[in-house]
Amino acid sequence: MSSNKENRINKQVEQYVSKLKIPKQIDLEMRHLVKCMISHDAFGNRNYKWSLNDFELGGRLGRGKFGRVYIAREKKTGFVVALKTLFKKEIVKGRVERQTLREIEIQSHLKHPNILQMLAWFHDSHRIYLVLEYAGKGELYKHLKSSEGGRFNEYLSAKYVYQVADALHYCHQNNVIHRDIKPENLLLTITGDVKLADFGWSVHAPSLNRETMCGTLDYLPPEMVGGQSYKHYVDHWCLGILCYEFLVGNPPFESKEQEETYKKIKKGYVYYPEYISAGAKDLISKVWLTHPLRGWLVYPSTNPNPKFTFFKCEFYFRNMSVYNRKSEKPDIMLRVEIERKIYKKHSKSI
Ligand SMILES: Nc1ncnc2c1ncn2[C@@H]1O[C@H](COP(=O)(O)OP(=O)(O)OP(=O)(O)O)[C@@H](O)[C@H]1O
Repeated sequence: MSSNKENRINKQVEQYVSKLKIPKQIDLEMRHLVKCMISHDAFGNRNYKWSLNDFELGGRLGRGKFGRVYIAREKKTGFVVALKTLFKKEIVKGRVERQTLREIEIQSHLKHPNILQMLAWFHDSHRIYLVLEYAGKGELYKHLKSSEGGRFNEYLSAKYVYQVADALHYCHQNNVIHRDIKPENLLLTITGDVKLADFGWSVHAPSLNRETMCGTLDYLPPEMVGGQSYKHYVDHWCLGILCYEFLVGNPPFESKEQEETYKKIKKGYVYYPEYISAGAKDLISKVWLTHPLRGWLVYPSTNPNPKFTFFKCEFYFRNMSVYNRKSEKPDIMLRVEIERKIYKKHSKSI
């Protein structure tokens, strides 16, 4: 490498590193990694053609419907990633071509600390390869099932719900609705932080109301069950279900028969076990409160002076509902307002 190029790279490394808060113990390693990254031909080059030759493949992390996921290392930088391979034949057979393209398109554009980042993607004649951020502790669902009583304590639930809410807030600001929030679609990093994954059902919907029924039975919101159109509020509904499942161990409307689940969702009856604290009930009901069809489902706020383990979430949701109200009025309110205006105008002209 010429000394000019070397100097330029060293300068870039300093600039890059100065923005990060790197613990002293790993300072040298991080500088080395950043230097390798900056020297890589793909750095700042969107047209770089990634291929399987760029990666060393390790063990299998898991298996999905259409392919497998491996731990892998990018050869030049040593950067560890998860490489998801999808078989083209299987995708065509399962008629999910559009869904797969959408997943790639949406996930590769989202950048948020609690969203699993798609770093790159490429394909060969048989397979599509997704280069994903590695989430060292795997599926959150497994942790839920193996924890005491099959549920999380309030502290952990609050932390996870807050992180998912933050990721969803970012998605909604970017007009993306996830539509399949559940513990199986959340991964955990080595530091125990949530990464929202699996954007297979997600949609980029700048203004349209949506009608496709999708997601997972126990998490379906009432407007989907009723075949009505819906908006990003469906993710809020699922967040309420998620919070309940974290605390109780299973979703609130779960039943043996599908029809029974539908009925329960439509009725909106929720049973809270005794060990659920008033603060937690309050929070779950507030999540539902931001869901326009479910104002009446609100559990009465029993806690006049709440001591919040859920404080962060609570604060977050307060902001979230303000955001909703500012940016978008629920349809019914809008209609009432329009009708009032029409009536006023009409009565003047009489
Ligand atoms: N980025 C990742 N980091 C660590 N493990 C992962 C990562 N992505 C996937 N895995 C593991 O691989 C498994 C399979 O993941 P994949 O996304 O292919 O399938 P899935 O979402 O479980 O199923 P489906 O095919 O229905 O989407 C996951 O359950 C998880 O354990």
